[in-house]
Amino acid sequence: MDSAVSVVVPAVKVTALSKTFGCCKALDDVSIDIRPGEMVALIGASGSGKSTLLRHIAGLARGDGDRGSIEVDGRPMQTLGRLAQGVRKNRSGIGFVFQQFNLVGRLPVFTNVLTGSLARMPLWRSLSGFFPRAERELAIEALERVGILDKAWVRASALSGGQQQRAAIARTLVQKARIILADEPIASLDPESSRRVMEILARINAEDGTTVVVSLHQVDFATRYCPRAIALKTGAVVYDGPSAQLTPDLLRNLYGSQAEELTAARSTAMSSAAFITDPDVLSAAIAVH
Ligand SMILES: Nc1ncnc2c1ncn2[C@@H]1O[C@H](COP(=O)(O)OP(=O)(O)OP(=O)(O)O)[C@@H](O)[C@H]1O
Repeated sequence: MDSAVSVVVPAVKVTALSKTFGCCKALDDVSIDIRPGEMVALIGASGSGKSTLLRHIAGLARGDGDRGSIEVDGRPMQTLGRLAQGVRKNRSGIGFVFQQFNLVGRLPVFTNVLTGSLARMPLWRSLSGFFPRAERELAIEALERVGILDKAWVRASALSGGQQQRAAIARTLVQKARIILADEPIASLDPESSRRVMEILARINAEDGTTVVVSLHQVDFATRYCPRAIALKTGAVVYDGPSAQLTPDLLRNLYGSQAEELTAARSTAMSSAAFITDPDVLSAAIAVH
């Protein structure tokens, strides 16, 4: 036996995490380990706990206090319902992609993408609104990678839903996120835009080794782009393994009568946008121009 076997620190380690809202358990004793560089789909019916789990991993919500912990890159995010010291700093390595993009609609795409660097900057610098040349170059590079460099100076609100989502992903590149948590990033996109967004996430995962955890309603996208799937049902993990081995029985158990519909590409195309109004982010971003 090789005594020099190196121990891989999980990118995400969730141990015995539960979350109760009033009378209902949104998360029920969840334990998962995600290795660095994995691309994992989080699947399950509406209300099964996918968003709640992602928000906990990102340090945006606290679990029940009796047991449970979360570590990201080996650093504690929360233990027994308390956020760890330094959670803000740890959060800077986590890029969060939302279903509704969370861009500042009246600002140019470039500025929105540039705000990704705020997470890495000391507070004084972010308030000064000064973005060094290197950060601007990074933003240009990120826009090029997601294929919307030609939209750099267009107002974010003028982009299609798919383009806005690509801008949101570019922002995580500027953030230099080691982990991307994407919460239903394609739920409001048409099939072609969904495919492009998933391909971009898969490319970032493959080329940069970025760990990607993406919650998805569409099982066919999960199996196509994510080698591993974790399935939640009423807050509990009911499957954790290769997405290629998700069986029709399991999918029926997860989604009931919706199962077949969710494995076929959806045809509904709609896009909408919700915008952040955080005054600090806004003023810093506005000051660039
Ligand atoms: N802030 C909250 N207050 C009360 N209950 C909540 C809150 N957030 C989530 N829940 C409940 O927790 C459960 C899990 O919700 P969650 O949004 O995580 O599910 P989901 O799998 O992401 O659903 P969807 O696919 O519809 O987004 C649901 O029963 C939901 O109603």
